[in-house]
Amino acid sequence: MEKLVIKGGNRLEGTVQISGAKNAALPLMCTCLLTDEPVTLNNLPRLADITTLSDLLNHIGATVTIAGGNAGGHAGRSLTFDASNIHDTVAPYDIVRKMRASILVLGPLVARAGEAIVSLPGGCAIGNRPIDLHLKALEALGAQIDLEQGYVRASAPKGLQGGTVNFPFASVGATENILMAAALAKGTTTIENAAREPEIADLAACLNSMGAKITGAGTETITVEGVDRLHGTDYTVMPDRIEAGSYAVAALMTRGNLLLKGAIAKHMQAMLDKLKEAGGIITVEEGGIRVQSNGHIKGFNIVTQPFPGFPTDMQAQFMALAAVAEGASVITEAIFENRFMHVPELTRLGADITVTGASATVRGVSSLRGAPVMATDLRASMSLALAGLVAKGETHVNRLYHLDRGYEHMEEKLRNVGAAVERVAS
Ligand SMILES: CC(=O)N[C@H]1[C@@H](OP(=O)(O)OP(=O)(O)OC[C@H]2O[C@@H](n3ccc(=O)[nH]c3=O)[C@H](O)[C@@H]2O)O[C@H](CO)[C@@H](O)[C@@H]1O
Ligand SMILES: C=C(OP(=O)(O)O)C(=O)O
Repeated sequence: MEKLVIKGGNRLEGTVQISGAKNAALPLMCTCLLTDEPVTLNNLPRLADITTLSDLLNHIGATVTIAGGNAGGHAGRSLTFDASNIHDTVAPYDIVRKMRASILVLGPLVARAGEAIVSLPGGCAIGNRPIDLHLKALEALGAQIDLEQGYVRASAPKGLQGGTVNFPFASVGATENILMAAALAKGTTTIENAAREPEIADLAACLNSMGAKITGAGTETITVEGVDRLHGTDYTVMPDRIEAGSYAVAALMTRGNLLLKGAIAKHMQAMLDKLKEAGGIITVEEGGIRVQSNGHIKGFNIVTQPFPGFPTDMQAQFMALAAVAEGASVITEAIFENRFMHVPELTRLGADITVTGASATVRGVSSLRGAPVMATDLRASMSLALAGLVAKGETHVNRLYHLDRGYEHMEEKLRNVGAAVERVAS
Protein backbone atom coordinates (compact mmCIF):
# COMPACT_ATOMS: atom_id res chain seq x y z
CA MET A 1 0.00 0.00 0.00
CA GLU A 2 1.09 3.54 -0.68
CA LYS A 3 0.13 6.93 0.71
CA LEU A 4 0.72 10.57 -0.13
CA VAL A 5 2.63 12.70 2.33
CA ILE A 6 1.86 16.39 1.77
CA LYS A 7 3.56 19.24 3.61
CA GLY A 8 1.11 22.12 3.37
CA GLY A 9 1.80 25.81 2.86
CA ASN A 10 3.55 26.09 -0.52
CA ARG A 11 2.20 28.51 -3.14
CA LEU A 12 1.82 26.80 -6.53
CA GLU A 13 3.14 28.54 -9.62
CA GLY A 14 3.91 27.30 -13.15
CA THR A 15 2.36 25.13 -15.83
CA VAL A 16 0.39 21.91 -15.44
CA GLN A 17 -0.04 19.80 -18.58
CA ILE A 18 -3.60 18.50 -18.63
CA SER A 19 -3.89 14.83 -19.63
CA GLY A 20 -6.43 13.17 -21.89
CA ALA A 21 -9.83 12.75 -20.24
CA LYS A 22 -10.49 9.45 -18.47
CA ASN A 23 -14.24 9.80 -19.00
CA ALA A 24 -13.77 10.39 -22.73
CA ALA A 25 -11.08 7.73 -23.18
CA LEU A 26 -13.15 4.88 -21.67
CA PRO A 27 -16.10 5.07 -24.12
CA LEU A 28 -13.70 5.83 -26.99
CA MET A 29 -11.83 2.59 -26.27
CA CYS A 30 -15.12 0.65 -26.55
CA THR A 31 -15.66 1.90 -30.12
CA CYS A 32 -13.10 -0.69 -31.25
CA LEU A 33 -15.76 -3.38 -30.65
CA LEU A 34 -17.86 -1.87 -33.45
CA THR A 35 -15.37 -2.56 -36.25
CA ASP A 36 -13.06 -5.25 -37.59
CA GLU A 37 -10.45 -2.59 -38.39
CA PRO A 38 -7.91 -1.11 -35.93
CA VAL A 39 -8.82 1.93 -33.84
CA THR A 40 -5.87 4.04 -32.70
CA LEU A 41 -6.41 6.47 -29.84
CA ASN A 42 -3.93 9.23 -29.02
CA ASN A 43 -3.53 11.32 -25.85
CA LEU A 44 -4.72 8.48 -23.62
CA PRO A 45 -4.05 9.17 -19.94
CA ARG A 46 -1.88 6.61 -18.16
CA LEU A 47 -4.38 5.51 -15.53
CA ALA A 48 -5.48 2.33 -13.78
CA ASP A 49 -8.92 2.57 -15.45
CA ILE A 50 -7.36 2.51 -18.91
CA THR A 51 -5.46 -0.65 -17.98
CA THR A 52 -8.60 -2.27 -16.55
CA LEU A 53 -10.62 -1.56 -19.69
CA SER A 54 -7.72 -2.74 -21.90
CA ASP A 55 -7.77 -6.01 -19.93
CA LEU A 56 -11.52 -6.35 -20.51
CA LEU A 57 -11.25 -5.60 -24.25
CA ASN A 58 -8.41 -8.08 -24.43
CA HIS A 59 -10.55 -10.73 -22.72
CA ILE A 60 -13.26 -10.12 -25.36
CA GLY A 61 -10.71 -10.62 -28.13
CA ALA A 62 -9.25 -7.20 -28.93
CA THR A 63 -5.50 -6.93 -29.20
CA VAL A 64 -4.04 -3.82 -27.61
CA THR A 65 -0.71 -2.60 -28.95
CA ILE A 66 1.39 0.46 -28.20
CA ALA A 67 1.49 2.94 -31.06
CA GLY A 68 3.24 6.28 -31.44
CA GLY A 69 6.74 5.44 -30.20
CA ASN A 70 8.46 6.44 -26.98
CA ALA A 71 9.61 9.98 -27.72
CA GLY A 72 8.95 12.70 -25.13
CA GLY A 73 7.41 10.37 -22.54
CA HIS A 74 4.85 9.34 -25.14
CA ALA A 75 4.88 5.59 -24.39
CA GLY A 76 1.38 4.28 -23.77
CA ARG A 77 -0.36 7.51 -24.77
CA SER A 78 -1.25 6.07 -28.20
CA LEU A 79 -2.72 2.59 -28.28
CA THR A 80 -4.18 0.58 -31.15
CA PHE A 81 -7.19 -1.61 -30.38
CA ASP A 82 -7.92 -4.31 -32.92
CA ALA A 83 -11.16 -6.22 -32.36
CA SER A 84 -11.23 -7.96 -35.74
CA ASN A 85 -11.73 -11.18 -33.85
CA ILE A 86 -14.30 -11.08 -31.04
CA HIS A 87 -13.96 -14.48 -29.38
CA ASP A 88 -15.83 -14.00 -26.11
CA THR A 89 -18.95 -11.91 -25.58
CA VAL A 90 -18.80 -12.28 -21.80
CA ALA A 91 -17.55 -9.40 -19.63
CA PRO A 92 -16.74 -11.26 -16.40
CA TYR A 93 -17.43 -10.05 -12.86
CA ASP A 94 -13.74 -10.16 -11.93
CA ILE A 95 -12.93 -7.35 -14.36
CA VAL A 96 -16.24 -5.45 -14.35
CA ARG A 97 -16.24 -5.09 -10.53
CA LYS A 98 -13.03 -3.03 -10.73
CA MET A 99 -14.63 -0.34 -12.85
CA ARG A 100 -18.25 0.63 -13.48
CA ALA A 101 -17.50 2.02 -16.92
CA SER A 102 -17.03 -1.62 -18.06
CA ILE A 103 -20.78 -1.54 -18.77
CA LEU A 104 -19.90 0.50 -21.86
CA VAL A 105 -18.96 -2.70 -23.72
CA LEU A 106 -22.62 -3.81 -23.61
CA GLY A 107 -24.02 -1.62 -26.43
CA PRO A 108 -21.19 -2.08 -28.92
CA LEU A 109 -20.92 -5.84 -28.29
CA VAL A 110 -24.61 -6.56 -28.86
CA ALA A 111 -24.60 -4.30 -31.94
CA ARG A 112 -21.64 -6.05 -33.56
CA ALA A 113 -21.78 -9.62 -32.21
CA GLY A 114 -25.56 -9.94 -31.67
CA GLU A 115 -25.03 -10.89 -28.04
CA ALA A 116 -23.36 -9.62 -24.88
CA ILE A 117 -23.24 -11.06 -21.39
CA VAL A 118 -21.97 -8.44 -19.00
CA SER A 119 -21.68 -8.66 -15.24
CA LEU A 120 -23.89 -6.14 -13.43
CA PRO A 121 -21.44 -3.51 -12.23
CA GLY A 122 -23.08 -3.02 -8.82
CA GLY A 123 -22.98 0.14 -6.73
CA CYS A 124 -19.95 1.99 -5.49
CA ALA A 125 -18.96 4.38 -2.73
CA ILE A 126 -20.75 7.37 -4.26
CA GLY A 127 -24.12 5.73 -4.85
CA ASN A 128 -26.28 2.88 -6.00
CA ARG A 129 -25.78 3.63 -9.72
CA PRO A 130 -28.30 1.32 -11.43
CA ILE A 131 -28.11 0.61 -15.18
CA ASP A 132 -31.86 0.45 -15.90
CA LEU A 133 -31.65 3.31 -18.41
CA HIS A 134 -28.94 1.51 -20.42
CA LEU A 135 -31.09 -1.61 -20.56
CA LYS A 136 -34.37 0.15 -21.45
CA ALA A 137 -32.62 2.04 -24.23
CA LEU A 138 -31.21 -1.20 -25.70
CA GLU A 139 -34.69 -2.76 -25.49
CA ALA A 140 -36.03 0.22 -27.47
CA LEU A 141 -33.60 -0.83 -30.21
CA GLY A 142 -34.98 -4.38 -30.19
CA ALA A 143 -32.50 -6.14 -27.89
CA GLN A 144 -33.87 -8.85 -25.63
CA ILE A 145 -32.59 -8.30 -22.09
CA ASP A 146 -32.43 -10.98 -19.41
CA LEU A 147 -30.84 -10.84 -15.98
CA GLU A 148 -29.23 -14.10 -14.89
CA GLN A 149 -27.03 -14.72 -11.85
CA GLY A 150 -25.70 -11.21 -11.64
CA TYR A 151 -25.20 -10.88 -15.38
CA VAL A 152 -27.08 -8.95 -18.08
CA ARG A 153 -27.65 -10.98 -21.23
CA ALA A 154 -28.52 -8.76 -24.19
CA SER A 155 -29.25 -10.40 -27.50
CA ALA A 156 -30.25 -9.24 -30.95
CA PRO A 157 -29.33 -12.13 -33.28
CA LYS A 158 -30.80 -10.36 -36.30
CA GLY A 159 -29.22 -7.04 -35.40
CA LEU A 160 -30.59 -3.95 -33.65
CA GLN A 161 -33.35 -1.76 -35.14
CA GLY A 162 -33.31 2.03 -34.88
CA GLY A 163 -35.93 3.46 -32.52
CA THR A 164 -36.77 6.31 -30.19
CA VAL A 165 -35.10 6.50 -26.81
CA ASN A 166 -36.46 9.09 -24.40
CA PHE A 167 -34.41 9.20 -21.21
CA PRO A 168 -36.35 10.29 -18.09
CA PHE A 169 -33.14 12.04 -17.06
CA ALA A 170 -29.82 12.52 -18.79
CA SER A 171 -27.39 9.68 -18.08
CA VAL A 172 -23.87 10.00 -19.47
CA GLY A 173 -23.15 6.26 -19.63
CA ALA A 174 -26.58 5.29 -21.01
CA THR A 175 -26.29 7.95 -23.74
CA GLU A 176 -22.84 6.62 -24.65
CA ASN A 177 -23.94 2.98 -24.69
CA ILE A 178 -26.94 3.65 -26.93
CA LEU A 179 -24.98 5.97 -29.21
CA MET A 180 -22.50 3.19 -29.94
CA ALA A 181 -25.22 0.58 -30.36
CA ALA A 182 -27.35 2.79 -32.63
CA ALA A 183 -24.39 3.49 -34.92
CA LEU A 184 -24.72 -0.08 -36.27
CA ALA A 185 -28.53 -0.46 -35.95
CA LYS A 186 -30.78 -0.68 -39.00
CA GLY A 187 -32.54 2.64 -39.56
CA THR A 188 -32.64 5.84 -37.56
CA THR A 189 -32.44 6.25 -33.79
CA THR A 190 -33.49 9.40 -31.98
CA ILE A 191 -32.17 9.94 -28.46
CA GLU A 192 -34.22 12.47 -26.49
CA ASN A 193 -32.98 14.06 -23.26
CA ALA A 194 -29.48 12.84 -24.10
CA ALA A 195 -26.59 13.80 -21.82
CA ARG A 196 -24.78 16.87 -23.17
CA GLU A 197 -21.36 16.38 -21.58
CA PRO A 198 -18.39 17.23 -23.85
CA GLU A 199 -17.34 13.57 -23.63
CA ILE A 200 -20.54 12.64 -25.54
CA ALA A 201 -19.60 15.00 -28.38
CA ASP A 202 -16.08 13.53 -28.37
CA LEU A 203 -17.49 10.01 -28.69
CA ALA A 204 -19.82 11.04 -31.54
CA ALA A 205 -16.94 12.75 -33.37
CA CYS A 206 -14.85 9.58 -33.10
CA LEU A 207 -17.75 7.41 -34.29
CA ASN A 208 -18.36 9.78 -37.22
CA SER A 209 -14.66 9.48 -38.11
CA MET A 210 -15.33 5.72 -38.32
CA GLY A 211 -18.20 6.26 -40.78
CA ALA A 212 -21.14 6.68 -38.39
CA LYS A 213 -23.89 9.20 -39.16
CA ILE A 214 -24.57 11.06 -35.92
CA THR A 215 -25.91 14.59 -35.57
CA GLY A 216 -26.84 16.65 -32.53
CA ALA A 217 -24.30 15.22 -30.05
CA GLY A 218 -23.76 17.84 -27.34
CA THR A 219 -27.46 18.83 -27.49
CA GLU A 220 -30.39 17.05 -25.86
CA THR A 221 -31.57 15.42 -29.09
CA ILE A 222 -29.17 13.15 -30.94
CA THR A 223 -30.03 11.51 -34.25
CA VAL A 224 -28.18 8.41 -35.41
CA GLU A 225 -28.66 7.03 -38.87
CA GLY A 226 -27.43 3.44 -38.62
CA VAL A 227 -24.81 2.17 -41.07
CA ASP A 228 -23.94 -1.42 -42.12
CA ARG A 229 -20.33 -1.23 -41.01
CA LEU A 230 -17.83 1.08 -39.40
CA HIS A 231 -14.15 1.32 -40.30
CA GLY A 232 -11.06 1.97 -38.19
CA THR A 233 -9.82 5.40 -37.16
CA ASP A 234 -7.02 7.41 -35.59
CA TYR A 235 -8.50 9.75 -32.99
CA THR A 236 -7.21 12.04 -30.24
CA VAL A 237 -8.88 12.03 -26.80
CA MET A 238 -10.09 15.43 -25.50
CA PRO A 239 -8.38 17.04 -22.47
CA ASP A 240 -9.63 16.17 -18.99
CA ARG A 241 -11.88 19.01 -17.78
CA ILE A 242 -12.14 17.48 -14.30
CA GLU A 243 -8.38 17.17 -13.90
CA ALA A 244 -8.04 20.78 -15.13
CA GLY A 245 -10.71 21.95 -12.68
CA SER A 246 -8.95 20.15 -9.83
CA TYR A 247 -5.65 21.99 -10.50
CA ALA A 248 -7.59 25.25 -10.88
CA VAL A 249 -8.85 24.77 -7.33
CA ALA A 250 -5.25 24.08 -6.22
CA ALA A 251 -4.15 27.40 -7.73
CA LEU A 252 -6.83 29.30 -5.85
CA MET A 253 -6.39 27.51 -2.53
CA THR A 254 -2.63 28.10 -2.47
CA ARG A 255 -3.02 31.75 -3.67
CA GLY A 256 -1.00 30.62 -6.67
CA ASN A 257 -0.85 31.10 -10.42
CA LEU A 258 -1.15 28.07 -12.71
CA LEU A 259 -1.41 27.74 -16.47
CA LEU A 260 -3.56 24.67 -17.20
CA LYS A 261 -2.06 23.70 -20.52
CA GLY A 262 -4.50 22.14 -22.94
CA ALA A 263 -7.63 22.91 -20.89
CA ILE A 264 -10.65 24.08 -22.89
CA ALA A 265 -12.72 26.88 -21.33
CA LYS A 266 -16.03 26.03 -23.00
CA HIS A 267 -15.90 22.59 -21.36
CA MET A 268 -15.49 24.20 -17.94
CA GLN A 269 -17.74 27.27 -17.87
CA ALA A 270 -19.73 26.38 -14.75
CA MET A 271 -16.52 25.66 -12.81
CA LEU A 272 -14.79 28.80 -14.07
CA ASP A 273 -17.80 30.92 -13.04
CA LYS A 274 -17.61 29.50 -9.51
CA LEU A 275 -13.83 29.98 -9.37
CA LYS A 276 -14.34 33.66 -10.28
CA GLU A 277 -17.03 34.01 -7.64
CA ALA A 278 -14.60 32.53 -5.10
CA GLY A 279 -11.82 35.01 -5.99
CA GLY A 280 -10.12 33.51 -9.04
CA ILE A 281 -8.75 35.58 -11.89
CA ILE A 282 -9.26 33.48 -15.01
CA THR A 283 -7.56 34.23 -18.30
CA VAL A 284 -7.97 32.16 -21.41
CA GLU A 285 -4.56 32.10 -23.08
CA GLU A 286 -3.35 30.48 -26.23
CA GLY A 287 -2.89 26.84 -25.32
CA GLY A 288 -4.70 26.87 -22.00
CA ILE A 289 -6.38 28.60 -19.07
CA ARG A 290 -4.53 30.64 -16.43
CA VAL A 291 -5.95 30.59 -12.92
CA GLN A 292 -4.67 33.10 -10.38
CA SER A 293 -5.88 34.12 -6.96
CA ASN A 294 -6.91 37.69 -6.13
CA GLY A 295 -5.64 37.02 -2.62
CA HIS A 296 -9.02 36.23 -1.03
CA ILE A 297 -11.25 33.16 -1.12
CA LYS A 298 -14.95 33.95 -0.74
CA GLY A 299 -17.73 31.47 0.08
CA PHE A 300 -20.05 30.33 -2.73
CA ASN A 301 -23.02 28.04 -3.28
CA ILE A 302 -23.09 25.04 -5.62
CA VAL A 303 -25.75 22.63 -6.86
CA THR A 304 -24.37 19.80 -8.99
CA GLN A 305 -26.18 19.30 -12.31
CA PRO A 306 -25.69 17.50 -15.59
CA PHE A 307 -23.63 19.49 -18.15
CA PRO A 308 -23.67 22.45 -18.72
CA GLY A 309 -24.34 22.72 -14.97
CA PHE A 310 -21.73 22.33 -12.25
CA PRO A 311 -20.24 18.78 -12.44
CA THR A 312 -20.65 16.34 -9.58
CA ASP A 313 -17.07 15.20 -10.29
CA MET A 314 -15.86 18.62 -9.00
CA GLN A 315 -18.05 18.79 -5.90
CA ALA A 316 -15.51 17.31 -3.47
CA GLN A 317 -12.67 19.54 -4.70
CA PHE A 318 -14.78 22.70 -4.37
CA MET A 319 -15.72 21.58 -0.87
CA ALA A 320 -12.01 21.68 0.04
CA LEU A 321 -11.93 25.23 -1.36
CA ALA A 322 -15.03 26.21 0.62
CA ALA A 323 -13.41 24.81 3.77
CA VAL A 324 -10.83 27.65 3.72
CA ALA A 325 -13.07 30.41 2.30
CA GLU A 326 -14.22 33.54 4.10
CA GLY A 327 -17.85 32.97 5.09
CA ALA A 328 -20.17 30.04 4.56
CA SER A 329 -20.89 27.99 1.44
CA VAL A 330 -23.75 25.60 0.73
CA ILE A 331 -22.93 22.66 -1.55
CA THR A 332 -25.80 20.50 -2.79
CA GLU A 333 -25.14 17.13 -4.44
CA ALA A 334 -28.05 16.45 -6.79
CA ILE A 335 -26.63 13.61 -8.93
CA PHE A 336 -25.37 10.90 -6.55
CA GLU A 337 -27.04 10.07 -3.24
CA ASN A 338 -23.88 9.30 -1.28
CA ARG A 339 -21.17 11.61 -2.52
CA PHE A 340 -20.18 13.28 0.76
CA MET A 341 -17.76 10.60 1.98
CA HIS A 342 -14.97 13.20 2.04
CA VAL A 343 -16.82 15.27 4.67
CA PRO A 344 -15.68 13.35 7.77
CA GLU A 345 -12.12 13.25 6.43
CA LEU A 346 -12.06 17.00 5.68
CA THR A 347 -13.40 17.48 9.20
CA ARG A 348 -10.37 15.58 10.52
CA LEU A 349 -8.26 18.30 8.92
CA GLY A 350 -10.20 20.98 10.82
CA ALA A 351 -12.97 21.83 8.31
CA ASP A 352 -16.33 22.92 9.72
CA ILE A 353 -19.01 21.10 7.69
CA THR A 354 -22.59 20.10 8.53
CA VAL A 355 -24.49 17.77 6.21
CA THR A 356 -28.30 17.87 6.04
CA GLY A 357 -29.71 15.53 3.44
CA ALA A 358 -28.19 16.36 0.06
CA SER A 359 -26.66 19.66 1.21
CA ALA A 360 -23.48 20.45 3.09
CA THR A 361 -22.99 23.77 4.85
CA VAL A 362 -19.31 24.59 4.95
CA ARG A 363 -18.20 27.37 7.28
CA GLY A 364 -14.77 28.50 6.18
CA VAL A 365 -11.96 28.31 8.74
CA SER A 366 -8.77 30.38 8.79
CA SER A 367 -6.54 27.31 8.62
CA LEU A 368 -6.58 23.52 8.38
CA ARG A 369 -4.25 21.19 10.28
CA GLY A 370 -2.50 18.17 8.74
CA ALA A 371 -3.70 14.70 9.80
CA PRO A 372 -3.87 11.15 8.45
CA VAL A 373 -6.95 10.77 6.23
CA MET A 374 -8.51 8.00 4.17
CA ALA A 375 -9.55 8.46 0.54
CA THR A 376 -12.90 6.81 -0.15
CA ASP A 377 -13.33 7.48 -3.86
CA LEU A 378 -11.56 9.17 -6.74
CA ARG A 379 -12.63 12.80 -6.35
CA ALA A 380 -12.67 12.55 -2.55
CA SER A 381 -8.97 11.64 -2.81
CA MET A 382 -8.24 14.83 -4.73
CA SER A 383 -10.29 16.87 -2.29
CA LEU A 384 -8.14 15.60 0.59
CA ALA A 385 -4.91 16.22 -1.32
CA LEU A 386 -6.07 19.81 -2.03
CA ALA A 387 -6.84 20.36 1.64
CA GLY A 388 -3.40 18.91 2.48
CA LEU A 389 -1.74 21.50 0.22
CA VAL A 390 -2.88 24.32 2.54
CA ALA A 391 -3.04 22.49 5.90
CA LYS A 392 -0.43 23.30 8.54
CA GLY A 393 2.04 20.42 8.95
CA GLU A 394 1.78 17.01 7.27
CA THR A 395 -1.27 15.36 5.75
CA HIS A 396 -1.10 11.65 4.96
CA VAL A 397 -3.64 10.55 2.32
CA ASN A 398 -4.16 6.77 2.48
CA ARG A 399 -5.73 4.41 -0.09
CA LEU A 400 -4.22 5.85 -3.24
CA TYR A 401 -5.71 3.30 -5.61
CA HIS A 402 -8.77 5.53 -6.02
CA LEU A 403 -6.60 8.48 -7.05
CA ASP A 404 -4.66 6.35 -9.54
CA ARG A 405 -7.91 5.57 -11.38
CA GLY A 406 -8.25 9.16 -12.48
CA TYR A 407 -5.24 11.47 -11.93
CA GLU A 408 -2.18 10.81 -14.03
CA HIS A 409 1.11 11.43 -12.19
CA MET A 410 -0.57 13.75 -9.75
CA GLU A 411 2.27 14.13 -7.29
CA GLU A 412 4.77 14.77 -10.09
CA LYS A 413 2.52 17.44 -11.61
CA LEU A 414 2.05 19.09 -8.21
CA ARG A 415 5.78 18.93 -7.35
CA ASN A 416 6.64 20.58 -10.68
CA VAL A 417 4.69 23.66 -9.62
CA GLY A 418 6.09 23.84 -6.11
CA ALA A 419 4.09 21.49 -3.88
CA ALA A 420 5.82 19.32 -1.26
CA VAL A 421 4.21 15.94 -2.06
CA GLU A 422 5.73 12.48 -1.83
CA ARG A 423 4.32 9.02 -2.44
CA VAL A 424 5.64 6.58 0.13
CA ALA A 425 4.96 2.99 1.19
CA SER A 426 2.50 2.80 4.10
C1 LIG B 1 -16.87 6.93 -16.75
C2 LIG B 1 -17.71 8.15 -16.65
O1 LIG B 1 -17.90 8.87 -17.61
N1 LIG B 1 -18.19 8.42 -15.43
C3 LIG B 1 -18.98 9.62 -15.24
C4 LIG B 1 -20.41 9.34 -15.62
O2 LIG B 1 -20.88 8.25 -14.83
P1 LIG B 1 -22.24 7.52 -15.21
O3 LIG B 1 -22.36 7.41 -16.67
O4 LIG B 1 -22.29 6.27 -14.39
O5 LIG B 1 -23.29 8.56 -14.64
P2 LIG B 1 -24.78 8.82 -15.12
O6 LIG B 1 -24.84 10.12 -15.84
O7 LIG B 1 -25.29 7.61 -15.81
O8 LIG B 1 -25.50 8.94 -13.72
C5 LIG B 1 -26.29 10.04 -13.35
C6 LIG B 1 -27.37 9.60 -12.39
O9 LIG B 1 -28.25 8.73 -13.07
C7 LIG B 1 -28.44 7.53 -12.34
N2 LIG B 1 -28.68 6.44 -13.30
C8 LIG B 1 -27.79 6.26 -14.33
C9 LIG B 1 -27.97 5.24 -15.25
C10 LIG B 1 -29.10 4.41 -15.10
O10 LIG B 1 -29.31 3.47 -15.88
N3 LIG B 1 -29.96 4.62 -14.06
C11 LIG B 1 -29.78 5.62 -13.16
O11 LIG B 1 -30.59 5.78 -12.25
C12 LIG B 1 -27.15 7.38 -11.55
O12 LIG B 1 -27.29 6.54 -10.44
C13 LIG B 1 -26.87 8.82 -11.17
O13 LIG B 1 -27.63 9.17 -10.06
O14 LIG B 1 -21.20 10.51 -15.39
C14 LIG B 1 -21.25 10.91 -14.00
C15 LIG B 1 -22.19 12.10 -13.90
O15 LIG B 1 -21.65 13.18 -14.55
C16 LIG B 1 -19.84 11.21 -13.51
O16 LIG B 1 -19.88 11.45 -12.13
C17 LIG B 1 -18.89 10.05 -13.79
O17 LIG B 1 -17.56 10.45 -13.54
C1 LIG C 1 -17.25 8.84 -10.60
C2 LIG C 1 -16.23 8.86 -11.46
O1 LIG C 1 -15.88 7.86 -12.29
P1 LIG C 1 -16.62 6.45 -12.56
O2 LIG C 1 -17.92 6.77 -13.20
O3 LIG C 1 -15.68 5.78 -13.49
O4 LIG C 1 -16.77 5.79 -11.21
C3 LIG C 1 -15.36 10.06 -11.61
O5 LIG C 1 -14.61 10.11 -12.59
O6 LIG C 1 -15.39 10.94 -10.72
